[in-house]
Amino acid sequence: MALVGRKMEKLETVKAEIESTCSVKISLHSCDIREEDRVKETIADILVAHGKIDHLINNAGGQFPSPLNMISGKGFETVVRNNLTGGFLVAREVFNQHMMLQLGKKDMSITNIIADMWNGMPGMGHSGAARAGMLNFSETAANEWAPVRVNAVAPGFIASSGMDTYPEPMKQTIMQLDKTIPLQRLGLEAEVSGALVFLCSPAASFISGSCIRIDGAAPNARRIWPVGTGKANPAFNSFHLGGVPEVIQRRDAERASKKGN
Ligand SMILES: CCCCCCC/C=C/C(=O)SCCNC(=O)CCNC(=O)[C@H](O)C(C)(C)COP(=O)(O)OP(=O)(O)OC[C@H]1O[C@@H](n2cnc3c(N)ncnc32)[C@H](O)[C@@H]1OP(=O)(O)O
Ligand SMILES: NC(=O)C1=CN([C@@H]2O[C@H](COP(=O)(O)OP(=O)(O)OC[C@H]3O[C@@H](n4cnc5c(N)ncnc54)[C@H](OP(=O)(O)O)[C@@H]3O)[C@@H](O)[C@H]2O)C=CC1
Repeated sequence: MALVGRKMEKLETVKAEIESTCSVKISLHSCDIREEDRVKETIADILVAHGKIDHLINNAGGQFPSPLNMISGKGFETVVRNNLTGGFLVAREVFNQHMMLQLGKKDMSITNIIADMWNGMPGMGHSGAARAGMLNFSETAANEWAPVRVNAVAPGFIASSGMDTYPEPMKQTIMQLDKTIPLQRLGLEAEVSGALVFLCSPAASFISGSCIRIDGAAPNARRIWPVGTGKANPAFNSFHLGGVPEVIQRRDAERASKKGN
């Protein structure tokens, strides 16, 4: 397993967590996916360390919240590079440096993480545009790079540590998000990982060019119908080392205190 991100200390933490659970060879690589030369070197380093890349999860991404009219050209470009160009560069290098030479010999896949950007992504329009682009890139690559399977996974609102990176006004919105979702709760990181493991497995060997939504039916909510019944289904919480984001702990504490009053 090769873990890639900009900050080595984050990667060290994840490595230690994985090693506390199972025995697997793990290499760590500091790389900003927006830097083309660094991406080329990183993929080459991974191939030296492991000799192959059977499955790529293109997960790196993120954005800053802003209404469209306040985003500068540089800011828009930064987010597009983080969520579209960077993922393309990584996928292209994995394909060119390894997968292209192994076509037909084994099952290989690329999965691109996008987002719930259907019908637009208000407050994060730069990211919505980039994620929509990533979906279209995945569809093209599924054709051009077959039999490598190329798919997208579109998480909706997932209770991840990433949520704690947002400023206070956005946190206020995050604390109300569960009410806008038919399943009446946020998703868990393990529920995204479940789909990723499936897509990397032989059970998904005829799935390519697809997008799996993991969003509790959020985009299906309609103004003419109440959202959900007030009841949530049980979550698949298989990450025993996973934590609850601070913003969600705060939400639950505030609700408990309101109930108590
Ligand atoms: C409605 C509720 C929705 C809830 C959220 C649910 C959906 C999504 C969830 C997630 O995605 S979770 C993941 C969360 N984590 C992140 O998003 C963090 C990732 N962010 C970053 O890595 C960085 O902020 C960045 C977006 C990649 C930018 O980093 P970088 O260091 O390359 O850029 P800077 O040099 O700081 O800035 C470049 C340029 O970009 C503009 N800009 C950057 N930050 C802001 C900001 N906060 N506000 C406005 N503009 C910003 C700006 O133009 C910068 O240029 P300069 O002005 O600094 O010259
Ligand atoms: N949580 C949610 O509700 C949703 C999340 N998503 C997307 O799912 C993915 C995972 O999200 P989540 O775990 O919540 O977010 P996090 O912010 O916790 O994780 C994002 C990861 O991407 C890495 N990363 C970001 N930019 C770069 C870059 N330029 N180069 C290399 N690595 C980078 C970060 O590491 P480092 O900082 O060390 O580089 C970090 O490990 C992201 O793409 C996110 O936007 C989509 C929809 C909803």
